[in-house]
Amino acid sequence: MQDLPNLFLIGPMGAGKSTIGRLLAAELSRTFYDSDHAIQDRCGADIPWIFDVEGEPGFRLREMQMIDELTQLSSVVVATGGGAVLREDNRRVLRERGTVVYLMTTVDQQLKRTAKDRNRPLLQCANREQVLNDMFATRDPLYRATSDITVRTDRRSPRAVVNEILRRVHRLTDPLEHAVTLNSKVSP
Ligand SMILES: Nc1ncnc2c1ncn2[C@@H]1O[C@H](COP(=O)(O)OP(=O)(O)O)[C@@H](O)[C@H]1O
Ligand SMILES: O=C(O)C1=C[C@@H](OP(=O)(O)O)[C@@H](O)[C@H](O)C1
Ligand SMILES: [Mg+2]
Repeated sequence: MQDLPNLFLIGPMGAGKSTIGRLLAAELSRTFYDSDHAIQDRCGADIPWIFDVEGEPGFRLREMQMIDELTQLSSVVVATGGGAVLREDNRRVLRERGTVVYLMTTVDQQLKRTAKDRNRPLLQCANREQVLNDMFATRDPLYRATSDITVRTDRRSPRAVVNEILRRVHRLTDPLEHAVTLNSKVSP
């Protein structure tokens, strides 16, 4: 079986990128990076502080630099932040440097999964549902244009999502092997 390429997770807030990325990397014995955590570590400050002090443009600049760095590594799993696809530079390096997995979920699930969270500055408002719907309208076409595969994460445990990603990525990267496996199952 050939080596898998870098795996990059994209998708909206609460889709499970950070949770699933960690599990996926452990399953593959790979190093895991979460771009938000890496930004926080480098900056010595958390995401809300960066948004407060530098605004969203300041955060996006740091995010672009971090995604450029992380995507240059080899054999890694990287979870991005939900807004990473807003910049063409990010979309390009993600597409060119690995296999991109779009983790998708419903706005209902996003609301539940982020309800108690105080670390997502863009959701610290009264109209969270409207904000998430607007983001979906803007970002879903970008997630689709950037990704190689799409995997739904609602009504599935993180473990089941990891298995589905691995199945789909193997099929994508090694269609011949997949065909042989299938054939061997049906041959006498
Ligand atoms: N498949 C899933 N089913 C149920 N809850 C999940 C699932 N994936 C993630 N979660 C939960 O949703 C919340 C947000 O997940 P997170 O990984 O931080 O999402 P993201 O990084 O995409 O914003 C966490 O509390 C996590 O435990
Ligand atoms: O969607 C966004 O614009 C953001 C998503 C967050 O990451 P998660 O998608 O991991 O929550 C984080 O990067 C920041 O709060 C902005
Ligand atoms: Mg995350």
